[in-house]
Amino acid sequence: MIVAIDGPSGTGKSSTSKAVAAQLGLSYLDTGAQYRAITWWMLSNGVDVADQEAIAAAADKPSIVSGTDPRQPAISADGLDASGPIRTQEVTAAVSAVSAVPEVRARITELQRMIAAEAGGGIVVEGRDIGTTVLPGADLKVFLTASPEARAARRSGELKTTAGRPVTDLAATQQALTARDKADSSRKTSPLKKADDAVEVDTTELTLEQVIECVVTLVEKAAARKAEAEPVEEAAR
Ligand SMILES: Nc1ncnc2c1ncn2[C@@H]1O[C@H](COP(=O)(O)OP(=O)(O)O)[C@@H](O)[C@H]1O
Ligand SMILES: Nc1ccn([C@@H]2O[C@H](COP(=O)(O)OP(=O)(O)O)[C@@H](O)[C@H]2O)c(=O)n1
Repeated sequence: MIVAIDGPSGTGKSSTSKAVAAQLGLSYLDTGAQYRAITWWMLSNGVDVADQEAIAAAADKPSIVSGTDPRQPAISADGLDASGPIRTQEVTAAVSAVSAVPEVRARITELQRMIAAEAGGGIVVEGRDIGTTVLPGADLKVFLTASPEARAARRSGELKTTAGRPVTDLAATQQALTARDKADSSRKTSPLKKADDAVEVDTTELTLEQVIECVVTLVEKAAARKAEAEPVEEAAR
């Protein structure tokens, strides 16, 4: 069972994907964390992230390793734990430029397909281009959306909780989100886009629990469809 969950920032992809995977006993992959980890590695290793050629030349250098346990997501770059540093504003500000470079996308996409192929019991993979490019044959594709106001309020609430005090105002958070959405949706290689066969869920007025319940139901229905289809395929052989 392969589940692809895509959508812009703050729509609830990570929280929903982790909870759905944990509830259904599936593996979990945060592809945004991989793009953030390669960005962090470049920033830490003197690669000029304003220079596309420099990014392309360095794309193959770091070893990026992702854990796939939804209860303990892990990410490292060259053996160093990247889970803290990838959430800094410095990385957030640079990640769209790094992830737009085709050599970076080719490298990370190959890694994602390997991880999905190795996840025996099934996997929930979340990102921007999973349903369209990375795993177009996924058994279920979900595209999460929410109003820019709701997304900014969620992100801003998160920043305050993490630091214990407000680090950015709501308007600045919304502006940064909108800029990242624009960059991610307009890049040439594999832009953020709903797959034609994805189920769109607008989470603006839903609680996180309601979104999780909705996606669990969608996964169960997709699993039932798959189970029904497989004996027919077997018989046809
Ligand atoms: N439906 C929802 N209602 C309210 N808050 C939510 C909802 N979904 C997610 N959140 C909160 O919003 C923040 C961003 O969610 P996250 O799952 O990280 O989104 P994404 O991965 O799409 O960027 C988190 O703090 C999360 O708890
Ligand atoms: N499949 C993916 C996932 C993330 N990304 C890039 O990585 C960035 C960070 O992704 P993320 O999922 O951690 O972002 P948030 O939604 O958590 O803010 C995005 O803004 C994209 O630029 C991508 O290009 N393709």
